[in-house]
Amino acid sequence: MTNFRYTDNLLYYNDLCLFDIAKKYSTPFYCYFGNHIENQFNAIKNLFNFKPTLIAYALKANSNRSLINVLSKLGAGADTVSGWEIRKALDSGILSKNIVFSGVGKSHEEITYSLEKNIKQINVESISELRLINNIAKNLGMIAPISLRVNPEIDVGTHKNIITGDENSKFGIIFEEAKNLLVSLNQFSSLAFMGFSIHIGSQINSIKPFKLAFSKLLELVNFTSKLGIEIKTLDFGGGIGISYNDADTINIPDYAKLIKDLTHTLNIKIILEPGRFLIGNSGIIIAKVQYIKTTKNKKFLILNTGMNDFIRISLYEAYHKILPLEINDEHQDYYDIVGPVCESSDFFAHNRELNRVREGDLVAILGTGAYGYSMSSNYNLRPKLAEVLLQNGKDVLIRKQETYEDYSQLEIVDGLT
Ligand SMILES: Cc1ncc(COP(=O)(O)O)c(C=O)c1O
Ligand SMILES: N[C@@H](CCCC[NH3+])C(=O)O
Repeated sequence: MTNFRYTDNLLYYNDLCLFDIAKKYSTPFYCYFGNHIENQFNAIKNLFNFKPTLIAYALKANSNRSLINVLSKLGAGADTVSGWEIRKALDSGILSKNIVFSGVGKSHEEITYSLEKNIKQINVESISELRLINNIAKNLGMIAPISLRVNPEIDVGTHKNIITGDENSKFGIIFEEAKNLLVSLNQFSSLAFMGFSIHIGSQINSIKPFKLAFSKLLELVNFTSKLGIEIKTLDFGGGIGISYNDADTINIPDYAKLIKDLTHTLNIKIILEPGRFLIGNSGIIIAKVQYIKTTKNKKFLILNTGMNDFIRISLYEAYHKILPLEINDEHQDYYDIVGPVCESSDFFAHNRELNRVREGDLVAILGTGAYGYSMSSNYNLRPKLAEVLLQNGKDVLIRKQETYEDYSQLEIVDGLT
């Protein structure tokens, strides 16, 4: 966030003039900062030097292959939630031994695929899933490495739509059930128990819920040790919040220390599954002010990007900074910043104070690197956006904008004749 500044009225990201970059591509487009992704990764890596640690990037945050490549080159693994994500991770240079597979609805095919690819572990989310994995592994003549994803049933304190570790959550196995499973683990002859995983939610801005959840997890670890069952991995999930608005968020050294203190007596490998932390503030959308429309109560900036390109604001009432790429007017004004999609929830900000802009001006929507492109859609038949990567002072197109032909080609028009 702090990397943005104005010089001579033009918006810069470090030394890169975004106005110059924008002139090279047609708007709207996603623009990512590769060096920021690297810095975020290294910030975690350097703090987790006290134990072997796998940083498994949560692919769902953004699965562009060039971005995954940035991380795989640094040794990142992947946290995946579908067979296709496993495939994408492998295609992007992530080693199968560094891939974990989470998710509540893994299919027979996906489990088979993950076993055939020899991934590190499947994070199991229910007893039915555990049975299915055992059966599939038996038929394949394999031993499936599994971790139990447990739900600590705590108050997580993030937006209600992105909580995954409270008592109403569909994710994970509650502790009582996990304990029962551990007692009867030897009935699953084709499973190798690796340990536990936990992921309590996303965009968590306080260390407190992590403290609570991880301490509870340690109780389960002690219970397991007393049964004489060895624990090889503890997967602490993702969820580290980032600052979208310059407010304080989690201090990463504190987060690392929490895990260090809790695990110092254990002989385990740590797994982390950050998504947003690595990539959220590494991306922006550059868009054009298509129209300015004044009504009785409001002044609307109608952008040429909408909720189909970036849905976080409509979905979670999320706050994202919006900055003009060029300041033409020192005066401020208040705008409702909206998109062209036919939904009233298609907005980026209400009553946002901004330097006065004109039709045709360009703006940057910040903090859109995570859960941006990966959650976009073709609603209103709008094509998905192009993506550009800026790294080491260069810019490169890493995905073309979709065309009408791209999304029409799968339709079968003569199906009923
Ligand atoms: C199992 C799992 N791991 C990791 C993540 C990544 O979360 P975040 O982007 O908040 O780090 C998610 C998403 O919430 C998830 O469901
Ligand atoms: N998609 C959400 C986070 C959920 C992550 C997946 N469990 C967001 O944009 O904040």
